Amino acid sequence: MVDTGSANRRDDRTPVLAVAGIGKSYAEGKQRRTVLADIGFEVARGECVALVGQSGSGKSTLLNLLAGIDKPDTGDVEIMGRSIAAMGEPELTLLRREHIGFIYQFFNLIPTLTVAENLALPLELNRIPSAVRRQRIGDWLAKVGLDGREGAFPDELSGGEQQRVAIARAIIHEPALVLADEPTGNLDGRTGNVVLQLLAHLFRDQGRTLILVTHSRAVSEVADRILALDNGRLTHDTEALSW
Ligand SMILES: Nc1ncnc2c1ncn2[C@@H]1O[C@H](COP(=O)(O)OP(=O)(O)OP(=O)(O)O)[C@@H](O)[C@H]1O
Repeated sequence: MVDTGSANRRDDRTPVLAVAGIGKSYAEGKQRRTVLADIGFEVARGECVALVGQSGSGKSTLLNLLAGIDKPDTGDVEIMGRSIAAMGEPELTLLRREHIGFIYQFFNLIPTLTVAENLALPLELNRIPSAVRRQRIGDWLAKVGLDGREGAFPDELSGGEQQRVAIARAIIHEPALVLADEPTGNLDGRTGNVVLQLLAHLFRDQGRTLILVTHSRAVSEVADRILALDNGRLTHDTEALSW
């Protein structure tokens, strides 16, 4: 029996995310190549953190470890005070479903489902009653400026509109943590900016916790805090104002 109630019993000071001593390497020929070394940081409730670094510095690898999609060779990740190192796949799946939302560069909406059906998915998976579901979907469509588009299919929407649906889908079940991988990377500058402002506004408004991987200076500027990776090591952990 999985203890899903333990996260609710933690107090508000428990970091949403705590990372300690993470290392990851991959086999390369007969040797191993270190991709992440001794990464440690904590993220408090309501923080918006940008994870920046050159191509190949380890950002996506780290994001996958934070989501429990991949396991580190050393160290541990705690989400809401619960260590994921010891979790089996069923427990991890449940933790991800309840407590983590994802926003991807290429939106990843389900093409055969309407906007409303895409938004219903995380609610159904988390067994939110259908009356609450309808209300939430309506509220979130309004929040992302897509009132009246609930019956549209993803390919009937622009890229910016698809990403707005994807943002709503990542937050609609009220997860503790949202992980975003290059959320504006596939949008033109102007559209990217609109999506970015919306993202920043929604997270501030809701006091939710966001970690976003980005190459973009504009994206990192909406963050409260910047974590910089260089060649698999954390080189800066600074408040955004001093970045
Ligand atoms: N499954 C894997 N097997 C072997 N090497 C890998 C694997 N996944 C990632 N790497 C290597 O780890 C390093 C870091 O990759 P990662 O994708 O995390 O970088 P990144 O900072 O996200 O880069 P980008 O900004 O280009 O997406 C790269 O050198 C990559 O080749």
